[in-house]
Amino acid sequence: MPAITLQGVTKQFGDVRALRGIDMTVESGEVFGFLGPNGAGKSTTIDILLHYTHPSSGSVDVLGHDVSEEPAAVRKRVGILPEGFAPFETMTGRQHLAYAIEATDVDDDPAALLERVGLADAADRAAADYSTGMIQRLALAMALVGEPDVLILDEPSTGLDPHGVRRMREIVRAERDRGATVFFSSHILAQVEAVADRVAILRSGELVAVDTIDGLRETVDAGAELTVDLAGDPTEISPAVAAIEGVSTAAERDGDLVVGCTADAKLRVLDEIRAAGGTIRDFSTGQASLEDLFVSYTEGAA
Ligand SMILES: Nc1ncnc2c1ncn2[C@@H]1O[C@H](COP(=O)(O)OP(=O)(O)OP(=O)(O)O)[C@@H](O)[C@H]1O
Repeated sequence: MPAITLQGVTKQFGDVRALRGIDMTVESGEVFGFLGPNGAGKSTTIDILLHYTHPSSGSVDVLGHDVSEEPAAVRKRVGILPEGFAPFETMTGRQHLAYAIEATDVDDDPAALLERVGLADAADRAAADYSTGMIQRLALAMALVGEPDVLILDEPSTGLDPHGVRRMREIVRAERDRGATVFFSSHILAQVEAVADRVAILRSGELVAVDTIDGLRETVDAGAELTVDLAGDPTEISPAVAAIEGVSTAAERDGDLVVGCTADAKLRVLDEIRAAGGTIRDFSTGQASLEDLFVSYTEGAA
């Protein structure tokens, strides 16, 4: 049984068509990354999944329950890390967990959950005084209460330091390994690339891709990333390289010229650099990153 199914979901806010007909299935037990530029409709989709807002049309099913008909049954089995979680003024981290545990009617140990997200030392401090990253860790601990079947994480890496980002990744993997489905939105593409089994890319309220990252690479044929160390200024040569057939991006990065291109365009790029008078000191090739793929799917989005 799929964990999440959206069929023909639209959402209209006045004149704004935030979602224009989303059909999407998230399988049980997968880690699913939900991507899109600002304003693409990610938060609107998540709000609809959680029954915080109604779709204008279409249907949403989570764990076999129609979200609009059985919202309570869905909430019971879903752990949520909302965007912009704000702690209660007067409660400590431990008290937040105790509250979430009671509300979910389970007997989890607050200390163990706080330890899991790296907040053990701050358990008895007022959560309103936590830093942004600590608040995000607390929100994650609350989402994990009761071993939910589905975790919905809206921008989970916001404010996290590199240790927090790594811990988040480990927790997502551990949750998947215990059998949970993880659906998360993110702008941190390296994070998505590291953990997601599949990704969906939303653009202006429409899904433009749903696939594994390797599948996306094949579809856009943006299989290669070429990094060229030039004797001169890379920006002098990048416009000529960008015009080569099969090249999707050509830009300076850390003094090198970095070119996103199809596998068969690599030699043409090197030839063109030499023909344009460039001196190649060294070069290396790698796979297109999720960032390259994201840009090629969403370029020109309003
Ligand atoms: N309550 C609302 N009233 C009017 N328009 C809204 C409302 N909520 C969202 N929108 C519009 O719907 C569109 C999608 O917004 P949404 O917040 O879902 O995007 P997002 O993909 O989550 O963006 P971001 O990455 O910036 O968080 C935007 O054009 C936004 O202005």
